[in-house]
Amino acid sequence: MIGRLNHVAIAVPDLEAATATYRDTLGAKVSPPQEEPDHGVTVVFIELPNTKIELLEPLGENSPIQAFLDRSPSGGIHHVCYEVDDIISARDRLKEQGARVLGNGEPKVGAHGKPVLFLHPKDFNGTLVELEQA
Ligand SMILES: CC[C@H](C(=O)O)C(=O)SCCNC(=O)CCNC(=O)[C@H](O)C(C)(C)COP(=O)(O)OP(=O)(O)OC[C@H]1O[C@@H](n2cnc3c(N)ncnc32)[C@H](O)[C@@H]1OP(=O)(O)O
Ligand SMILES: [Co+2]
Repeated sequence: MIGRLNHVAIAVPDLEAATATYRDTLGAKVSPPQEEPDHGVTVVFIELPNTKIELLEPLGENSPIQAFLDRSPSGGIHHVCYEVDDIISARDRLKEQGARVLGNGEPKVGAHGKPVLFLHPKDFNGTLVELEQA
């Protein structure tokens, strides 16, 4: 079912500062910030030869990553995103197997304009998993 690793996401308290670290200290090319109000985050992407790094900071009052940052104020690895060929059949299969699909179970459009879903970290070895339609 899962295919390519689309990105590894790092939640940060200050997106501008984290962008400067990746750009100036690690010499990375960082995309301009993208506000995603439907997801409660602002994101940037760092294109690597073999995958992407997503840096994300809370946007608005009810960001789903605020509690994570309250627990880890300097930030940390937040989720991994795998690509799937068919996100609906992947979702249905996962639900049949008892995995918890977060939200209302319907995909939302993610930062790449593709449908995405999230799976509860407790069902996947303490790791929040995002699925993105390839
Ligand atoms: C623009 C879209 C973009 C893209 O790539 O396209 C994105 O990636 S958007 C990313 C932001 N959106 C989301 O993360 C949506 C899914 N996440 C959620 O719904 C919540 O973050 C949730 C439910 C996973 C956790 O929320 P919260 O921390 O408020 O819940 P709890 O305090 O009840 O935590 C439950 C339990 O899980 C542990 N936890 C929480 N977050 C993570 C995490 N990122 N990785 C691993 N574990 C996590 C938390 O510590 C609790 O564990 P416990 O042992 O019970 O204390
Ligand atoms: Co993501």
